Amino acid sequence: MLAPIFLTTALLYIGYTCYSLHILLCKVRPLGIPYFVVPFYPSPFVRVFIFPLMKLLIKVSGLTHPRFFLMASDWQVRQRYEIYRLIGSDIFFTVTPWKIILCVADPDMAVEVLAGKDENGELYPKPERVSKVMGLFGENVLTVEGAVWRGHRKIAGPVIGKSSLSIVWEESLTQIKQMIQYYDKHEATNTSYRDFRRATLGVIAHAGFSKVMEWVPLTAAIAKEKDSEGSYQKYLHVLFENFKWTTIAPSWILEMLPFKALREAGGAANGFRFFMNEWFEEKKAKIELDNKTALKPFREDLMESLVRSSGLDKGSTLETPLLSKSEVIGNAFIFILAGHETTAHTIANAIYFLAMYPEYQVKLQEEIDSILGDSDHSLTSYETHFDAFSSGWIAAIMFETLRLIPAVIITTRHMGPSPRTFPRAGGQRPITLPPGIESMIQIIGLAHNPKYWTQPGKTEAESAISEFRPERWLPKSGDNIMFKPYNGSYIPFSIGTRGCIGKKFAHVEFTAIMIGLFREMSVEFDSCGGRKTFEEARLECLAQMEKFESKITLQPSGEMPSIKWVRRRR
Ligand code: HEM
Repeated sequence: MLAPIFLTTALLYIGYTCYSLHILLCKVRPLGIPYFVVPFYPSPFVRVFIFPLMKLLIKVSGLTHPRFFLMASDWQVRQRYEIYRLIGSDIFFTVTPWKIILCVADPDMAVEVLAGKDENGELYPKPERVSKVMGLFGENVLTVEGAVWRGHRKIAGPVIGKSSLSIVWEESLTQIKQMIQYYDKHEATNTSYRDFRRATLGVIAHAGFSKVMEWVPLTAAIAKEKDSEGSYQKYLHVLFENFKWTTIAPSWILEMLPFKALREAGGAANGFRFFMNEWFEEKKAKIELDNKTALKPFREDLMESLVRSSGLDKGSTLETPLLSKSEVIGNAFIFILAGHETTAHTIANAIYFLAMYPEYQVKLQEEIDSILGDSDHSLTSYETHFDAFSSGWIAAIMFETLRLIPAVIITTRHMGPSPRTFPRAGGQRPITLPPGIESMIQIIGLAHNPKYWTQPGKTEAESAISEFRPERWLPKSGDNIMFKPYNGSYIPFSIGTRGCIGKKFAHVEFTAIMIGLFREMSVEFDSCGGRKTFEEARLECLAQMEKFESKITLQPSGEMPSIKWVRRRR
């Protein structure tokens, strides 16, 4: 009895899917743009269950046609610009039975999609699936749109963009000092990604939430908290390591399932929510005390700004609350997440590049020494020193690291209910896109597009687009203006008013951390007691970088070669 019902339902579903695909293909074909039919839409479920399976299948069967690798996650990392070169176009469609997705490595089009306006005069919104995943603890600046988004941005912008930068600098140096004390006693490490996550977590915790966290290795931090009711560090770690599970079901369901990883992810999400509630109440009590005593805070941090905007504190003069409590917690989460993983992984990537290319490490150390002279780097400040480092080797190393391995490899926008016309670079005819499609801007593909990265007077090969060459960013002799790539071809922080709110925060943090590390130390590959040559370690490192995966941000999927921190001889 059940079998015929099942069969009929399956046939109806397949029929509907084929019909839907046919309709979408009819929209795409007349546009004359290359397209690939892909059977899956990258929903959270497909990303978690289907893509890894496809990846394995493609690897085992050795399939090489683009149609196949477009079915696996993170094809952008492996392909960079190659697929565009293959099809001879900087844009192409992937047509799924549910949606048409336009992959864009054309800078003019990228700019228009990210910074242009739709028929209502608003920025193009992010697709719903992005909001669902990132709104785990409540709506926030990353998930909302239109006037609501402008409101969130107005609240967080000033505290993240300007008033926290001195603390970012100081706390970065403090974290690195503590980290060096640890590295001094340890031979080799392959925990850099975790170690820098701990350091940048300390920075955002202090700058955004006025919480001071001493740097200790993550394992020690977690072990220390084992017997108490748990620390937010432990919850954060488990949550971020298992984040994908939280995208497929609410945490209370995950906690009931018979799989350890899922239960842990659910538990960590609940534990983190508990801490955020506690931080909310703590800050509310502080504001209420300040309201009573009419004390002006020495510095309003992000959490204070968010809680004040909720108007939930007694004595608040807000007529209409700007945020709900859930939005306060949603924003606290997104700033902790976006505010530490991205920068930590960029720093760790840069460290590996510097281990692979020691000649740039020397340049960077010479720059630090020449700017600081004999003065103690721990006495520097954002106000006195950031500008001096913002157009030299440290900046060039950050830009080049983000070009080769952007923390965020794509960003997607929904194109709305009416057809829209978009420009294309290189004098190509503009294209009118049908309603309802998604544009997936290929941050990593754009940063490898040879039309914009081949240097004047050099061939594409000489420009070494896939290689780490930070000097391409340095100012020409005589000025201190860094190289400005073609607009839209380099967008690791996205662009326009919806670009990264923490761009300056990250730049300041990266700079202070590099100064703290390389003023005193040098990094090198661990030779494993003479068993591994430099060349072997370098090739291992490059091979691992080819296999990076987007978990929340782009990061290693396997083990990176060990590195050693050694005291500089000066
Ligand atoms: C190297 C470091 C960083 C990189 C590469 C980076 C990259 C990005 C990118 C590409 C976006 C746009 C996402 C999209 O449109 O889909 C973004 C947005 C955002 N970033 Fe960053 N980010 C970094 C550091 C930070 C830091 C330090 C913070 C906070 C302190 C931060 C907070 C945010 C927030 C809240 C948004 C959402 C903004 C909005 O939608 O209005 N990011 N970031």
